[in-house]
Amino acid sequence: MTIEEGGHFSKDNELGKRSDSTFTFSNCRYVIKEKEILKGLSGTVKSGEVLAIVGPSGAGKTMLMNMFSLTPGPGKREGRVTLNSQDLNLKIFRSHFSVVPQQDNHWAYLTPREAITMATELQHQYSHDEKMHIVDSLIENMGLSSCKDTKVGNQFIQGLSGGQKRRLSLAIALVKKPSVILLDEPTSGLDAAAATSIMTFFKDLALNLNVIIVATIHQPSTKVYNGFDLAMVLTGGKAAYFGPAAFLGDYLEKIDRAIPKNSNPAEHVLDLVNREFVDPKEVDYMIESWMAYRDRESNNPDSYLHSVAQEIAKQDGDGNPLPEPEPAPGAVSNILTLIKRHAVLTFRDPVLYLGRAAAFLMTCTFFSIVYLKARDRTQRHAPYKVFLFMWHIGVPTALGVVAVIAYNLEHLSIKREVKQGQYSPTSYVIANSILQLPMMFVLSIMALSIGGYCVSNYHIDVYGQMIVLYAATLWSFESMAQLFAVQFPNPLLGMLQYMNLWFASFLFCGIMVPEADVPWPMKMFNYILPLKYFLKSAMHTDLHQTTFSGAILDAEDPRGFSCPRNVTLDGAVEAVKEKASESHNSLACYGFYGDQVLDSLGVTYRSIKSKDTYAEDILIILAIGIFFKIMGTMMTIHSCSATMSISKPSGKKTTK
Ligand SMILES: Nc1ncnc2c1ncn2[C@@H]1O[C@H](COP(=O)(O)OP(=O)(O)OP(=O)(O)O)[C@@H](O)[C@H]1O
Repeated sequence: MTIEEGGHFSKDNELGKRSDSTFTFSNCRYVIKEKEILKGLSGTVKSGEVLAIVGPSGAGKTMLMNMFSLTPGPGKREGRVTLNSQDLNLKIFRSHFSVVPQQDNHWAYLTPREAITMATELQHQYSHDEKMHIVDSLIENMGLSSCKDTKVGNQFIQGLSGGQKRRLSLAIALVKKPSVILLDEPTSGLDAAAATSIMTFFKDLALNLNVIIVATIHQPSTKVYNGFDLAMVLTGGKAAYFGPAAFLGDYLEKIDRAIPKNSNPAEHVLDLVNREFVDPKEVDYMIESWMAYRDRESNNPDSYLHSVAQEIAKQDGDGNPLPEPEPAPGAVSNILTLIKRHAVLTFRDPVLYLGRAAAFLMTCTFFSIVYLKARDRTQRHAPYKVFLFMWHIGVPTALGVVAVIAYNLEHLSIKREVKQGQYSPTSYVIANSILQLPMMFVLSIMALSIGGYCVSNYHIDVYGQMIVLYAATLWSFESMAQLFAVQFPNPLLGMLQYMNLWFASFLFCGIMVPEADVPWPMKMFNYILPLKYFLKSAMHTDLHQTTFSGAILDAEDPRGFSCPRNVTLDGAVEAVKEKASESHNSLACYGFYGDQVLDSLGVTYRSIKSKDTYAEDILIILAIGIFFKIMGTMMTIHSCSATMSISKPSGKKTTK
């Protein structure tokens, strides 16, 4: 993987310098089930500086980063993390911090220009010209000019290179004008040249925008290491060094562990603190030497560690006021921007709607062809109508399972954007709901128009009514999919949950087993799941006001109709041959009017009736959808706002 040349961050950028800030952390501890993961870490970084947290695998780099980004996790966190002496909380985080995660989780079907423009629209009230000015400046300074109109891409579609994606993440993080940028393994997945180039770029950026950069780095090369101002070496959750990166060599010399000639300082120190490769006593020596050195130098007014101790002491003071965040657009403006963005994605990304629309068209047409005979409204084929409707609603709602995975991935991006303070989760839920409703109609039209109305000869006079009923049912299942997409971080669990509920809905739709014969508490599923209400109303809507051949009105028959022998069950008037195979069919006499057929079918399938319950059924289907929507919304809001606070040190002994 390579990154584009020329991504040098210009001094004359249009992005504006941040006012001076100081990020300080002290006595940071993280305990999971009695296991101390971080053992009293402290340090401080000022505007314009880059701090690199280095350490072997399992040293605690990610845990420390999670603490700085208030990422929820197991266990308990303790210590002080402050920006200008103000304790870090979600409000301060959203206003002044940006995180660039290890995985570049972009909207794959947007171009960098679109992604940056929309991020700007979501966070600033700029005029069109101001906005374009900032967007152009970010594109230019991030070295994204050559790919600004290329779709970002993902594992399925070819798009930006790894380095370009990383720069785009950073460009989006900068839109907010943060004071602190947290970078999780920014060089992972990049080759040596790309890693060096991007770290030089971060250094320029920190200086020219006067921002604080804190990055975790697994194994920096010499060139990458030389780009850091400060370094913290971690091992087993303890510090083995914190201070100017350039001073590490001198320090190691002072403790008799001088860097061999032509060696990489980071590699050398990482070898010394890796318990897997050196004698644990050597690692203990490194930690103890550092503790002794730090305690001694903290009292030396000429030492850098003295200034660190002073900054830590200032955590209890007033500190510089934090810069006022720029005025953000209102909720309506954000909703409109989100609708615009998701409308674009809807038409470009096949996973959520387009793919399903095509699948619905094909599967419904397939079942219509299989049940081709059901297009004739005859006695013999009347029961086929029931099964055709079951397939026409059952298969598309089952395919709704793909929505679980699509919404799950979308939720990851939404969560990140909400946490970055781009917009509120409520704005997203509203925008998503507004866009979802028309899409349910589009899906319904795609599902029923060809298969149902062209092939299966559904009753065209009530096309509109049927589409509304179908769209309401799809929406109800869509709401279920959204709930299960956010309920479990793992999309497979959400998909399993969705399929369970879909099967329950199919089983308890009143066709497979009569409602009256289902024992409690399972009978409950007959009432709370939507397929029964759909089938009841769909059958009534399609059959009501139609007639069926093969039967005549007969005042003498208690049912009001009969099927004379000289009329075949297929409707043709001819003599019926008295053959054994047809004696069964001679029993199939459902009615002349659609309503009579409905009542006859209702003898076997109890929920089918000639009574019109359309309005009631739609309301129940919508109520079920609203229930799942509310649950999903609450879960989305909760999951987007979830943080893990840091409690003040308990005063218990901390290991340094
Ligand atoms: N849920 C957990 N319960 C107990 N220990 C955990 C849990 N999660 C992580 N740890 C431990 O915390 C320690 C620090 O993990 P962390 O992921 O921060 O390491 P790291 O320095 O980021 O490693 P790497 O560079 O490999 O990502 C590890 O020893 C890990 O096993």
